Amino acid sequence: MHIPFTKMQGAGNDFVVLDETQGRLGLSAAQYRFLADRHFGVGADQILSVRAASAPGIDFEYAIHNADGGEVEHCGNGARCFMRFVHSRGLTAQNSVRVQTMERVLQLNMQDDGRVTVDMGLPVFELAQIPFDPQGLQPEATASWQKWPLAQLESAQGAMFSVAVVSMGNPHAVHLVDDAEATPVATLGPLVQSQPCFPNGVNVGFMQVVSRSQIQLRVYERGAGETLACGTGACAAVVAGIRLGLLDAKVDVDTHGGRLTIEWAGLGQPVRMTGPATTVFDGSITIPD
Ligand SMILES: N[C@H](CCC[C@H](N)C(=O)O)C(=O)O
Repeated sequence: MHIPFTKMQGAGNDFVVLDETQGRLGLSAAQYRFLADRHFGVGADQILSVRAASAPGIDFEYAIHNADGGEVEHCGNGARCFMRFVHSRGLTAQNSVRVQTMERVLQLNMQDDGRVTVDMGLPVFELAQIPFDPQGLQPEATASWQKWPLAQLESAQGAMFSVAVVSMGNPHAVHLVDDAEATPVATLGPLVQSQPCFPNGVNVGFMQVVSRSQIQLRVYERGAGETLACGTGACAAVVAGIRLGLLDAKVDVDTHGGRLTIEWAGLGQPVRMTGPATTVFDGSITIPD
């Protein structure tokens, strides 16, 4: 199969974008992995599919596959690139569109300065919806569930460390660190992901609070490893920081790939994310059957 694609990036989180508005390509998990492969394919953290709406009040469907080929519920940096794609391809004349992912509806808005703002929907704290299963914790850690979910996890060396758990449609665990750059993300990320309390896996954020309106963030993503930026991870980190009393309602999130701005007015309110979305190149590729 020979197909066209567009390579895009949002704060360095990079994507292969496929236009499936005229019909689905029917790709397998192995074919998504091929497209994401940085040696044998195009190379990307995720593959984004732009599809025609199948319900009234929705402009497009938005499908996301991680580099490991698995389909997931949300991708924030990808949502900004989605808006840039449909606008630059003439698939919409609007500066604002509503898209349906497998888990929620997002509102994407093109800004005059070229950035894109996304209404990312509500953060979810109900454990079963994250999902997070406290049965997978050490007994003494479960007691901590009396307050908002800071889970005590055990490191390989037996040390206990805590993560705040929250879903933005996809699962996140946020760990507070003193120095994001010095944090061994490549070892701690997989350690958290291996915990039995995350039955659907988890994206692991490492947040250094710089001030009440600025954080440094690194994310070891489910299905992709450490990425230069993670949009839903930035939202999860800011929501956790606000609920822990460490951050104000508007926060600049500095990542290795660039700056995202996250706003959250509190429980019952949606999270808003603003950031860049860039088209890198158009291409075509033959995908093995
Ligand atoms: N790895 C994530 C999907 C991509 C999220 C990230 N790239 C973003 O910008 O939100 C997951 O498995 O839930």
